[in-house]
Amino acid sequence: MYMMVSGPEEWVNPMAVAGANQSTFHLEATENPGALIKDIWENGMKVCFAIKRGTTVEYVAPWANQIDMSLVMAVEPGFGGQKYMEDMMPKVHWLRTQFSSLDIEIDGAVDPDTIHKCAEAGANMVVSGSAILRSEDPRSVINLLRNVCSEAAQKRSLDR
Ligand SMILES: O=C(CO)[C@@H](O)[C@H](O)COP(=O)(O)O
Repeated sequence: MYMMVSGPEEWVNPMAVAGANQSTFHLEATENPGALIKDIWENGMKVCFAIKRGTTVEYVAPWANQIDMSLVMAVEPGFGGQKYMEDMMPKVHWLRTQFSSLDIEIDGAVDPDTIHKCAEAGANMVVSGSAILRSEDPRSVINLLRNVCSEAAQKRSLDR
């Protein structure tokens, strides 16, 4: 569950009770990331920290070895159909070079035209809304996005 909320602490247990197996919260929204991580773990869920455009990616570093995934927003949180922010890709690349086994997700304007940039930067997971929902062949879009990410991940593992 990706929760774009302030005060994420109050949502951890309700998400677990509702059946979520992973909690994604914005790092900017908590005063105590360490306590939030512990609470999510104690509720039996994986942990993902999301960062917005204005947050430096180094802010994730102290927690990166304690979380399961980091989400780099390629749009401002809020709604679909926004313009892709290519200048967020260096954040993804930095995370991939520093934390090779971390799941790194990109959310925002991911489509057949932007997926290669996302994958080359180091993302192994993506969120896509408009590109799929507006397509006459959603399955082919999903397969393309998945295949591009998988091929990039395989190339990275061969290059190590
Ligand atoms: O809603 C958000 C941003 O907060 C994301 O889920 C994406 O914006 C999905 O929509 P597209 O950008 O792929 O249209």
